[in-house]
Amino acid sequence: MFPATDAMSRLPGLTSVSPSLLEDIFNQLPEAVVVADKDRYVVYVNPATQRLFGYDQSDLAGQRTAIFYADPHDFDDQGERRYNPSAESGMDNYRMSYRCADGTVFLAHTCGGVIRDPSGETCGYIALVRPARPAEKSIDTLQRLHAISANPNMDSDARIDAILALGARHFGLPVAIQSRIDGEVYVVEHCVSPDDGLSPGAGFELPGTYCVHTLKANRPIGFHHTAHSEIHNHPCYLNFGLESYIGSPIQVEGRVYGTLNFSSPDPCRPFSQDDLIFMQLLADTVGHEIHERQMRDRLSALARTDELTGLANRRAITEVLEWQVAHSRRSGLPLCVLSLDLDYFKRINDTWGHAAGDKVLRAFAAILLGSRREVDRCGRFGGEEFIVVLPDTGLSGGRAVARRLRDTMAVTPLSVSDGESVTVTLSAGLAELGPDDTLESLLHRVDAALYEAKNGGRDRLCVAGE
Ligand SMILES: Nc1nc2c(ncn2[C@@H]2O[C@H](COP(=O)(O)OP(=O)(O)OP(=O)(O)O)[C@@H](O)[C@H]2O)c(=O)[nH]1
Repeated sequence: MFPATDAMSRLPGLTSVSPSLLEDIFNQLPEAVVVADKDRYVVYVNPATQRLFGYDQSDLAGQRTAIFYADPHDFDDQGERRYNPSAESGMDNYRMSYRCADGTVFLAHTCGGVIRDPSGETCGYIALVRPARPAEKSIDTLQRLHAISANPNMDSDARIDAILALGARHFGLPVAIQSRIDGEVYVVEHCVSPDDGLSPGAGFELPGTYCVHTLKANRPIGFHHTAHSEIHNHPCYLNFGLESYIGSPIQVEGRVYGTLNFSSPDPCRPFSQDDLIFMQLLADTVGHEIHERQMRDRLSALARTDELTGLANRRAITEVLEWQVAHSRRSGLPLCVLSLDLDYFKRINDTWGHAAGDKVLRAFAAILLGSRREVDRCGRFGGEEFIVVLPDTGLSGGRAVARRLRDTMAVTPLSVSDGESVTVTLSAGLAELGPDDTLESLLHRVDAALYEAKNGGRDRLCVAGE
């Protein structure tokens, strides 16, 4: 670290201006002035910088300007945009989040850019930093929040991740979590943590988290220095050493879904009423995103489910088959497909009515679901035709499944009206994926086997190619 005059003389581009005059100006300026060399090492800071960031000259000796940034990505990003020898513009105005020596983060207006010598060569960089007023900081964060919510290229999960990063930046607290509460268990759904020490899916006992207080209060709350608070014996402090925390319940459709919270192993400044209001706003926005995600998931499940039986519909079971065919090709494991069709089903409709036919279809779907392995997938292909996908299964396994189903059907009366039941027989076609099969040819062979079973008198299994 050098006095301004020395520092300036190290930057040949400034020799035409009296360095001592510059030093006088910089010493008087209320804005922080940081001068860096071409490699972004700090060569000069004025007294306002030392006051604003809380560093002594000696702390900054040999440091790159990265020391000032709240987010290391911003240092890299600014290097690409402005602080590089080929940067086009001279001085530029922008807003940036910075970190002080004590860890507190603040938003500031910055005017900075490249210093060039008379020949136009870059010899260093300069930045003037003025902290934004609290209201400006809130407006900046609100603008960013709006940009996230309105971004059509992000899905709900990407938006929640971006909101976590935004909140962590706003509060200056590096750990951000969106949790779901399952009874007494706190499950991490989304998180940001500096050392990647936390990942989605991690579970904790709710009483061991600060969020238990947030949920009890049912509103945003914060602790800025746990060691000096009445909860210094809290298991979360004892286990994780988190000194500061701000969190809020997340409501989805009027019910508590989980929590949004930000925390740090370092103490921070006391939280203001505005912080708590802002916390609520973030939690409400996340709640809205979770609701969106749930609606999207419900819609997609509906689009893939057969309404009558609850089984996968034709589209969904075809997707399963596509995936399983590709998987079987890669793994070399066998794959069988079983096609099932209720015999003389039309008679049930004709005799007891369509509603009775529906009942029989639902009862058969329940039998199918009850008799499959965890990995097998069943679907209704249409009408009274059903498909069972049997991964990792050859023809003998497929035969066994068909036999079991036909045996169950033979001894299971299905109710068609009050006091009346029928037993229904099954025709079945079975095919194993062959080396030359495509999905279409496999389905075609299963279909032909089923047709053969029907033509051969029903109540039987026919295997493709036999
Ligand atoms: N209740 C009900 N009936 C359906 C549904 N979908 C298709 N069907 C009826 O299923 C019957 C199928 O008749 P067919 O194709 O002649 O078959 P089948 O009577 O079972 O005769 P085989 O298959 O040759 O043994 C038709 O009467 C369709 O109207 C449904 O969702 N609910």
